[in-house]
Amino acid sequence: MSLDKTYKLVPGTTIFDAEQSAKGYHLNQFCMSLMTAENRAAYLADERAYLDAWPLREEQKQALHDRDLNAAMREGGNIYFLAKWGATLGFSFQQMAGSMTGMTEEEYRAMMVGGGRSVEGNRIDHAVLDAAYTNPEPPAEHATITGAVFTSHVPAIGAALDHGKTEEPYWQPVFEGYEYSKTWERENVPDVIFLVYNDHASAFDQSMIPTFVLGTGASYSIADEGYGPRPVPGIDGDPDLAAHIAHSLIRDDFDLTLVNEMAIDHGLTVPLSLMFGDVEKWPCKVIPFHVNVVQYPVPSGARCFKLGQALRKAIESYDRPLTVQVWGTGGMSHQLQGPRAGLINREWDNAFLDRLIADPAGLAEVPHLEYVEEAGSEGIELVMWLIARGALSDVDGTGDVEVKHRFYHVPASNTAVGHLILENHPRAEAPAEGEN
Ligand SMILES: O=C(O)c1ccc(O)c(O)c1
Repeated sequence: MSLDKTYKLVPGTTIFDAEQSAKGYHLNQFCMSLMTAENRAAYLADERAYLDAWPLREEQKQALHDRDLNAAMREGGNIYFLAKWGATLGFSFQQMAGSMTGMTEEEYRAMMVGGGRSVEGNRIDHAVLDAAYTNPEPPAEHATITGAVFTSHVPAIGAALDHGKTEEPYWQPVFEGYEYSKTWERENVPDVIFLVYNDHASAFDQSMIPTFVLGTGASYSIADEGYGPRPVPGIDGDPDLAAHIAHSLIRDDFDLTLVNEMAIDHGLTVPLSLMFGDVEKWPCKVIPFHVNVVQYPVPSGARCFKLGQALRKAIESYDRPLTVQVWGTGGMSHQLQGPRAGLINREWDNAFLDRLIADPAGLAEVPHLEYVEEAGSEGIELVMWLIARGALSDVDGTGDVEVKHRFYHVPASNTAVGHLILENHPRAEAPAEGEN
């Protein structure tokens, strides 16, 4: 067992982590469906028929049929979700909790009235815990970050691709800037892309403004941003690597929102199209990572840069020999609103690219106000590039980066297009320090 899942040693206890969440996803979502009187009535009228409409495993259906909450928990159920099911059947929380202990309802109630279960005799076996701490097994093999791609993600670029306009004089210079990139990407297809982007009021509306969202799902649909969904393939995620990253980043104090289902907008699909062209299926898995840069307060460049550093530790402690690219998208200078719309600042953008290559730690100290003043209100998207940059191994001196390609062009719609490819060359066997 990996050192950081020592919670599994607590006796008689199931911790609801990303692993359990993935296992119990449909079971828990079924429970959520019981939050309307109409659905509860339908379930009670014919439990089996109702359950059969959900993609549940037979073990999960059996657990519900048997009213066996321990089995339901083993199958990934979480008590707060299962409580909706229990309430539908008329159980109180006390009845539900007691039913898992092997006691009768009366015995359990009496135990609670008597002061509750004692922690004595219910602690971890410390011999096992100590052994786990003294013999942490470093992974024999681990994932490696092979490079970072930085690019603008203008929706009009997607529209130009989708409508066959790439050879038009307006667009040709933009796409020419990605010719080398497509070849490089074809020759360096990773197993997984960790793609940092911002949702543009497509998956998240004003009902929820999460700062950092990690996509932990198996697949993602393409958002309809008002013109119909882009005609590009859906995205396959990597729930296992994403769960590992979630675990590592949250342990490192980055409070993420984990999202299993969301529609993906141009922020993610346009970079994929630019790098892979028109394909039937994306050639690798993609873990989407959304950063709120729409409603202030938005995270600082410094926070994003630190997140990138923690991300490298997370990826390199994953015990499979995967190759991973980290992409930072958005920007460069643009302002889409108000009398200052159309603002472009070539000097600032190019200085940003220079510093991103040679002085990322210094660049990370640039305050928001400078992004907005110099690069326009939507230029703030550039803070996301610092996540990808922080994940490269020169940052802590354990490797080097190599500039493979740099491109800058004005305009694409209202925006300056910037693009950079950095290859990551970690020195042999020097993964970021991590104990995950
Ligand atoms: O320039 C534009 O048209 C444009 C529109 C929407 C965006 O999110 C963007 O980055 C650019």
